[in-house]
Amino acid sequence: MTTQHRPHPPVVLGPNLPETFYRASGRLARFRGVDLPPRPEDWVGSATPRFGQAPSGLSVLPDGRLLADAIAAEPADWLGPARADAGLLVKLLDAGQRLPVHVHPARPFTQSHLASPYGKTEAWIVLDAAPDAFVHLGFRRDVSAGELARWVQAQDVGALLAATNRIPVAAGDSLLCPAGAPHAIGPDLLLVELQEPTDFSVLLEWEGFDLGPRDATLGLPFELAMQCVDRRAYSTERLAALRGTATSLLPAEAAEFFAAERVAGGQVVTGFAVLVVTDGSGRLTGEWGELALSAGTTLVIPFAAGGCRLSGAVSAVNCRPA
Ligand SMILES: O=P(O)(O)OC[C@H]1O[C@@H](O)[C@@H](O)[C@@H](O)[C@@H]1O
Repeated sequence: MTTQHRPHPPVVLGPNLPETFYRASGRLARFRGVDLPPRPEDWVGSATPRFGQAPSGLSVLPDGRLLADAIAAEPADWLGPARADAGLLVKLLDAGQRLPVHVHPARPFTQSHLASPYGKTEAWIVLDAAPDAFVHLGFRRDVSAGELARWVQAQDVGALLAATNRIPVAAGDSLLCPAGAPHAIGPDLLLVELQEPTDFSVLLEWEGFDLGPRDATLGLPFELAMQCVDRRAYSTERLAALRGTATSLLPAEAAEFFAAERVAGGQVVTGFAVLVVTDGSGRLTGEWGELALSAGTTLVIPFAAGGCRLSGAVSAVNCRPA
């Protein structure tokens, strides 16, 4: 391959802002450094449509093709020889209000009831947050099926929230949200979010949002949908084990689903990945040529781009499938 022949350079992505039901805080536009419609989610390098609403959610490449179609046309060049699909969905999520308490199903449930090999375990890497920002994650105590059903049917959000762990978060924190765990993000924070490549949500809360009970259960009967909720207590130890550490951005439990690492000038990234530049500016260089990077830039890197070297005073989060 010569530097004139550029078959598979990384692709810089524009914002991909599907409509959704909650407010943005403005942090996404500030991070991107551009004026944006006031939407809270940017689906980055997405080959995953919104549930029941394709093509919404799917990333469009600068040449007008859907990333999903480009991957389908040249899977080995995009994904490498060992992968059949992208295996990952990355979002920038800018919560301007607290999201409703909801749950994403785990693989055994999606395989049995939603015809999908993937569930939706996800991870949150906090880029920016108000001083008092928080998330809710997991129940504080074991909750019975009857109790949960009563809270959801009565939309007793006070009881639901009171039964969950409220966790303060700050920029630099990262946290795994296992499929099954009831959770609510925000308000007033900006995340890089890694997820299994689906859009399956079971809503435990809808009141006050432009949503209703029909949006809550993925088209499944209520009792069945509630079975995807992990009603067991998330202890202090369990929550601590879901946090990133000084040496690893995500905890060990994430490895089955996806990987994320902080990278900086001087490091080389290889393989299919979604790169979110978080700080500074610099360059990305490979056999295909060179690209300028600055905070807020997002890219999808095909496997066939080969080793890509970051240079300059730049930091990024490199997101990869498992
Ligand atoms: O970050 P999570 O927990 O997936 O919450 C945000 C998600 O909310 C869900 O109910 C859906 O609308 C998804 O499309 C959205 O991305």
